[in-house]
Amino acid sequence: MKLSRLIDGLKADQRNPVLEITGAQGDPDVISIQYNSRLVKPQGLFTAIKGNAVDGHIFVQDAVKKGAAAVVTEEPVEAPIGVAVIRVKDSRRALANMASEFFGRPTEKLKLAGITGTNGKTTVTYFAEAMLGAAGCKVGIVGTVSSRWPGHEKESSVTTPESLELQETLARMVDAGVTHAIIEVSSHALTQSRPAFCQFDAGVFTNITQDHLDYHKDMESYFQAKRILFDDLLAASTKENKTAVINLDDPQGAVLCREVKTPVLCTGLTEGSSIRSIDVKAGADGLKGVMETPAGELVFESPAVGRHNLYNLMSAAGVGLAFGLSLEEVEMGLNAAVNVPGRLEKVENGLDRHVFVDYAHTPDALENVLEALRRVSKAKIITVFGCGGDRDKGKRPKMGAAAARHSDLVVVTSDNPRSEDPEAIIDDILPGISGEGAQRLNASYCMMCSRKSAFMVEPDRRKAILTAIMSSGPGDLVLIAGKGHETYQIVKNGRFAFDDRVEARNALECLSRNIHSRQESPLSGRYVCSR
Ligand SMILES: CC(=O)N[C@H]1[C@@H](OP(=O)(O)OP(=O)(O)OC[C@H]2O[C@@H](n3ccc(=O)[nH]c3=O)[C@H](O)[C@@H]2O)O[C@H](CO)[C@@H](O)[C@@H]1O[C@H](C)C(=O)N[C@@H](C)C(=O)N[C@H](CCC(=O)O)C(=O)O
Ligand SMILES: Nc1ncnc2c1ncn2[C@@H]1O[C@H](COP(=O)(O)OP(=O)(O)OP(=O)(O)O)[C@@H](O)[C@H]1O
Ligand SMILES: N[C@H](CCC[C@H](N)C(=O)O)C(=O)O
Ligand SMILES: [Mg+2]
Repeated sequence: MKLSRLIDGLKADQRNPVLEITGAQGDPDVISIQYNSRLVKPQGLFTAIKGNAVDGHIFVQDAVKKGAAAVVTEEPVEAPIGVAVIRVKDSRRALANMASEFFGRPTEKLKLAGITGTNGKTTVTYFAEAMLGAAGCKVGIVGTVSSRWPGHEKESSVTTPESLELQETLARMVDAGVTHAIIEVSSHALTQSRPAFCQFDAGVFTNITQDHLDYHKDMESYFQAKRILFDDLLAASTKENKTAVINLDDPQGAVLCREVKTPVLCTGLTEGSSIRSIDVKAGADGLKGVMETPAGELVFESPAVGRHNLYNLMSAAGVGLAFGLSLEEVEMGLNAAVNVPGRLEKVENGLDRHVFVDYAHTPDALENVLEALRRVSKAKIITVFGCGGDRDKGKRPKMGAAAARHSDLVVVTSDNPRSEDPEAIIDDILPGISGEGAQRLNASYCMMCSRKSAFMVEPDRRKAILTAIMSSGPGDLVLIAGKGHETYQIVKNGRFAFDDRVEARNALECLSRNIHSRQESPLSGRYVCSR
């Protein structure tokens, strides 16, 4: 693509003025765009981004050496004549602008929904994907688990990719004949303009509770980041019939319902919600009830467990209606069984243990998922969880408190410690647990015979899962929370293969051998119990 075409696009963005262009000679063909100097190719364009860890401007000379025909910067930089230096106010926004143009403005050719909120985004994408697919749409998804469309799936490394990868993926969807795309839009992404220049038809807000305060600092800034989807992106979208789907039962959602300028479908149990669930029964076999919608009333009977999933179903119904599905298509979609990887995913076994792997990694998620399990089971609940390193420290004791409040036994362990010391993360969790009055057990104690609400510490996640399962009795429930679909663990020395579901299956096999042959537990026989 001619450089002049990218520059024209940049000049057309009044929010991000082009401050200066120097060094240009002629109008070169730009054959690729990069924001990572290591990937620059001859005739490429390098965008220098001031990041959290490093300032990309220091790599401009590297990019030039690799043959960059142009660089986009925020600061004046030295470059040989013939390399165009385009200085802008905000290089990340410029990157999104150029990426959209370079890949042929894919979002103008798709129906597009963006989903934001602390919890529920991934789940809503799966529910809506199934609903739209059953209605005959060809659906593409970008989110935490993967980016995918029929015949293609690629595991994700972040929830919302940088604009360059996002626009490229959306362009590939267009080429593959995708008609409807749904993207999870994280607050980091919104702050960093990753989804800028996407033309949205719908925006969804699930809820906002504590997470990511390491990055956003306070809840107000976190909320302001989420609002960008509605106040900025949806408002600026050129699509007709734009719709915001907003959870009215969430206090900040109620603020959005009042203030968002785009027509709103508000969801909730509150009277006056445009999509409202009534006569709801939440049981072990799922959710049943009636949903009132602007298109009429429907009856739903979904296998999804837990009241939090009722909200996810209403958000998915909102996406369906915003995309113009009929009431019947929405009803059929809501009643389908949808497996969301790592979200209350059951680990089957023949030992009468109810083992679930779930992605709860915030206080609210843990509270919701444990409440759901408590409602449907009178058995003992054993929860295994830890907290991610290099992430919001404030949520650690709160997750501890939520786990202790709803569990008979908590096994505190590691999640992805990243650069942090696993023991130090656990030390941040424990005050929340002991604050709930839980009793600390040492390794030689039979935990399931202890009084209600006990905890123990096992930093090795594999052993923690084994401990929980070996400690369970017939009928008991084991929740392994925090890592869900993840197939790795990130520690100081790198990233290792690790999958809670595989670990749970291995631990169940061990329990089976233990039950059937009375072999000693691999955990030094600590859990021998007469029950
Ligand atoms: C905190 C955060 O958002 N970090 C993201 C951010 O990095 P950054 O802006 O700090 O970039 P940086 O590392 O300082 O580098 C600055 C620039 O120098 C460039 N560089 C660097 C080295 C070099 O040799 N040459 C070079 O050109 C880099 O490519 C970059 O353009 O921009 C990068 C490019 O898009 C992301 O990969 C990176 O995600 C990291 C891996 C990350 O962990 N992100 C998480 C926190 C995240 O984004 N999470 C959200 C929310 C999750 C959820 O709740 O669902 C997500 O959407 O996944
Ligand atoms: N609507 C909801 N309200 C509260 N908690 C929820 C809701 N939906 C799911 N959860 C809980 O949050 C966890 C994460 O759900 P999900 O992956 O759908 O959210 P997400 O917003 O995509 O998260 P992430 O930001 O990490 O990608 C689930 O495993 C469950 O424990
Ligand atoms: N997208 C979230 C995922 C957290 C998952 C949890 N397993 C952790 O590592 O903290 C984040 O990056 O904060
Ligand atoms: Mg997600």
